[in-house]
Amino acid sequence: LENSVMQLETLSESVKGMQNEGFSNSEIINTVKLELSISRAKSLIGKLYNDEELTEEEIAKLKSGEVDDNDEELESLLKQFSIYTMESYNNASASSLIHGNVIKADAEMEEESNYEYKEDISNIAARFIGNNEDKLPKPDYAYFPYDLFKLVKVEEHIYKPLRKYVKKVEMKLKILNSYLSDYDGSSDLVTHALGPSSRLEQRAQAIVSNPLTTYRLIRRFAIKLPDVWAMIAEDLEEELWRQLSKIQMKQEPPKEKDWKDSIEALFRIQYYNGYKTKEFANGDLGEMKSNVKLTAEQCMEIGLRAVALKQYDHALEWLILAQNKHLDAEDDSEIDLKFLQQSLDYAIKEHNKAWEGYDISRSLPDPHLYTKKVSNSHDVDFAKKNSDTFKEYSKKVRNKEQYGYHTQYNFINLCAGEDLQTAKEKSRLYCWQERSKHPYFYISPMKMELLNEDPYLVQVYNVIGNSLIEEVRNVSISKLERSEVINYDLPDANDVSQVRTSSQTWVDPHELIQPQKIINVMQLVEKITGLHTLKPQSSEDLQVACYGTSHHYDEHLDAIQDPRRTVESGERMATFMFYLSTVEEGGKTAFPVLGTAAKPIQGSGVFWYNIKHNGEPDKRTWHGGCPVSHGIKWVMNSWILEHQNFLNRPCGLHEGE
Ligand SMILES: O=C(O)CCC(=O)C(=O)O
Ligand SMILES: [Fe+2]
Repeated sequence: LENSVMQLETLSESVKGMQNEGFSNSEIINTVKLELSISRAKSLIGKLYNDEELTEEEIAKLKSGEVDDNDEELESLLKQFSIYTMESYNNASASSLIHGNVIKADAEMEEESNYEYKEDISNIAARFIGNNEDKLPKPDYAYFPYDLFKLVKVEEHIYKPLRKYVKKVEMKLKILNSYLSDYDGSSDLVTHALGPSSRLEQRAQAIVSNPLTTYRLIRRFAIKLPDVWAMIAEDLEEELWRQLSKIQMKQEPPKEKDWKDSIEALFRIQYYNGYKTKEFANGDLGEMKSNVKLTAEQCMEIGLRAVALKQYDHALEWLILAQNKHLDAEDDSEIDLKFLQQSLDYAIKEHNKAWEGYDISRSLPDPHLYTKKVSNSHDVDFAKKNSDTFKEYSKKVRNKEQYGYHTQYNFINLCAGEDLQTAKEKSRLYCWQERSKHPYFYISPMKMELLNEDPYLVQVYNVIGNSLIEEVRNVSISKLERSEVINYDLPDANDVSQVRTSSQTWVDPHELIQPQKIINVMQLVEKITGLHTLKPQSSEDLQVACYGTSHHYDEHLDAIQDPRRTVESGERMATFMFYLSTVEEGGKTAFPVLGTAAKPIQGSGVFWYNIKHNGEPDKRTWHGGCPVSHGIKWVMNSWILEHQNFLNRPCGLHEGE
């Protein structure tokens, strides 16, 4: 027995060796058969039976013929290896397939496994296109960046077998072509010599009379065709399906709607950040050069989507870009040029129609129209967009006492990186190390930056540490829900809306492993602001929000302004908003009336009062979150409430203050 085990181990060693070389199971099995030869494998089993030290029971079995030294037994031995090697089956090198002998299929085994996988094919496919019967959770890809993480992981497993399959198909083609082109080559010569209308008999005569064509004829049968037969017999698709069937899809895959949303996300980012189409499509996200380039085909697809959405500036620019990219030698994507031209003509016509029909008495000019009619791509290159004029407008109209529609221009311009504060306003801003507000700060001063003097707006750095941030984010991820905005008509019903596309949740410190840490941070906030946050009813639960790319929060006031909701604890007197991540591009918190924006820097927080000294909402604190261009933005809001804090903030000297 020991001897047999040793030999089995040797066998298993060589199987492992082949596995490491990247051979597939069927290749390994066939090689084992060929190289060790069936008779040697049989003798292994034979030895097992003939060994003197076999137990009585085994001998009895042997005698009764229950275990027979036949091919079936050998098969099962080999199959054990196939189970053994199944797990780490990967990357069979295509060149190994050239040795036609190795891949000669074992008819019996193929049949058996064919049966298994064919049963599942429709199921497997359905799983990847989201039509299968087991109901998988349906994620909202447009709103939950962490659902996209799962897609990235699944795709990793889809890509590998497909890439391997393609390699093998290419190898298959190579072998088929190698045979076919040799045939074509010699038959061309014969046709050339005999003329195109020669009969088969004549051609045969010609081929056989020439030693070179004879050599080639024989060679094709002896050397080339065996490889061809082996290639045809090997069912590459079966192997592919088997690999794919192992992939677990834990959520429904994206559908057409998600794809459309992902294009709209591009438009939103582009619009808010003022990104030029050409640079954007070559990977530039503001200062961040991501190097991700879109193809002509993709630009065309995006342009067509813009036509459907009547965003004519985007439509024209993306379609023209598709045309230009198509001329680029590097771009080998497939596009229908005629259809592209027709779409462009159509978009120009529709733009001009919309331009003519636009009601200019409306307060906001359509940002997706040009200031003039356009007739070709040259015009588009030089035309000014309505949205370009927002910039000038924004600088002219900024008036601190007003809020309303014009703040939309300011908001967009602030998101796009404009600085709208006047030189006078800026001259009064500074950074400092806060040492005086509490004795604690003598030891550890706070880094502060004044963003606006009146109303007071300040950013505090290093107020919350990385390990706590990580814990808060981890606890929140699984609880995130689409953010809602307050519905003022129905005080108990909030709405999911396009105003706020982030997702959010509420965090109770006791959900954390170290609740004390967050209490310490809130004590720090109390010291900085001089307001209570930890006493009952002195602040709301902490609200955590997460923004994926393109997600934003339109301008709003944090003040609730609804006596039915504020009767008990008062208005949201102040906001302390922590940034739980640094955002590489976009995602600023913009204050359009103040003309400034705070940049999300992990660990910092922004503080302002939402109400005036007299208790009325301070509409100058109108603010919103700009769409994220690159990164994932996390914030945590602490809304500090009025009734527990009114003694901490003195009244003003004037009525409206
Ligand atoms: O995300 C931002 O920058 C602003 C968030 C905000 O204003 C809010 O949650 O009330
Ligand atoms: Fe807010």
